[in-house]
Amino acid sequence: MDSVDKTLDELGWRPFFSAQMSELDDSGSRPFRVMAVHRGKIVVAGEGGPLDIQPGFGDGLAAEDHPTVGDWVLVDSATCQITHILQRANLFKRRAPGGDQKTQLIAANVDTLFIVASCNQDFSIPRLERYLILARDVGVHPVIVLTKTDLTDKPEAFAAAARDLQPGLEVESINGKDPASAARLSRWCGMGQTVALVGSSGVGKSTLVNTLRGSDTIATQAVRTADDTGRHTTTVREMHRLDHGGWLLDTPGMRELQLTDVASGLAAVFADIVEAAEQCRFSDCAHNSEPGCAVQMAIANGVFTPTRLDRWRALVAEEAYNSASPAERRALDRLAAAAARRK
Ligand SMILES: Nc1nc2c(ncn2[C@@H]2O[C@H](COP(=O)(O)OP(=O)(O)OP(=O)(O)O)[C@@H](O)[C@H]2O)c(=O)[nH]1
Ligand SMILES: [Zn+2]
Repeated sequence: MDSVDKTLDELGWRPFFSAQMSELDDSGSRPFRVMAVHRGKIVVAGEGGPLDIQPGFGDGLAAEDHPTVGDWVLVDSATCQITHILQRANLFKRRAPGGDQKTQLIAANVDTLFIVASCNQDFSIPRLERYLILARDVGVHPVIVLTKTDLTDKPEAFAAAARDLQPGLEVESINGKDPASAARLSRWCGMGQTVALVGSSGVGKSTLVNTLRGSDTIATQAVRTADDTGRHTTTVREMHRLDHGGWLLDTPGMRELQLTDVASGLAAVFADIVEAAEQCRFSDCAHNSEPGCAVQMAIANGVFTPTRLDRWRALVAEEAYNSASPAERRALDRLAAAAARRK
């Protein structure tokens, strides 16, 4: 791992974190950043070099009170134990696979989320939209990265479609195999900046990571073991140093995040529809053919398309399902089965 002796600034230290130090009044402790979480140890980096810390902080507390990769923690200089986790700028988490709905922390304090998609038949607006919802929900700055521009004559058409997703959305088109082209992303990868990436299989995430890491390519695909869903995932969770001085947080789970508990992200990405729906005459309007439906009115006025409304409905249903308890899910399953029988 690449956490040799680094200054706090190089590691991503910000006023947001230093301001918390004065409040905590813990003069015996110093800040370190969590670089890797292994089963038996947590590796942190800070002034004075990397340290290995025994896990155990947060035992008995809620999942969110455990340290995760990207966290800033205070470490007691005498005992070498974590004394605090500083409040996070943002946090990626998910429900663990399986029925018990336990929360798993994935990554903290990410500055930029690269949402990766390729300029070919795999390009899908609904898929990009899902990742965008996630980014807005977590409160991380999203950048759409379109790869494989070298394989199309019309890269601009893909970029235009992506830019249409939300006003002001940043979109960069690159050939992920070409360092000169991938350098378009360097302004988010500079000293002290932390990036993470999401995108479906085959879009070029590993290729891009290797290009951004330059000489320091991914340590031969880490160790692969089957997780409890039977799929293969890498077991290391760590921060990788990027050529331009930033950090890449590439953890298992980051790549296959589901839409769970993302109601605020959904509302942010579909603000146009949500705002229209608030103007409907009936508060329980289904936006079909009810009188006074402001959503149908907005469609008639060209504010958004019927397809966009359909996508929003599907995502709202999916998020409700993923966020439901097992009992609520069974009820939703029964409703869906009954609806299918009526068709
Ligand atoms: N021509 C071209 N090929 C690319 C580009 N980016 C990736 N590829 C190729 O696309 C294939 C898939 O790339 P990966 O980097 O493995 O994709 P991934 O997103 O990491 O896929 P998973 O590991 O399944 O999640 C590889 O054969 C890459 O060489 C690009 O910008 N241009
Ligand atoms: Zn309506």
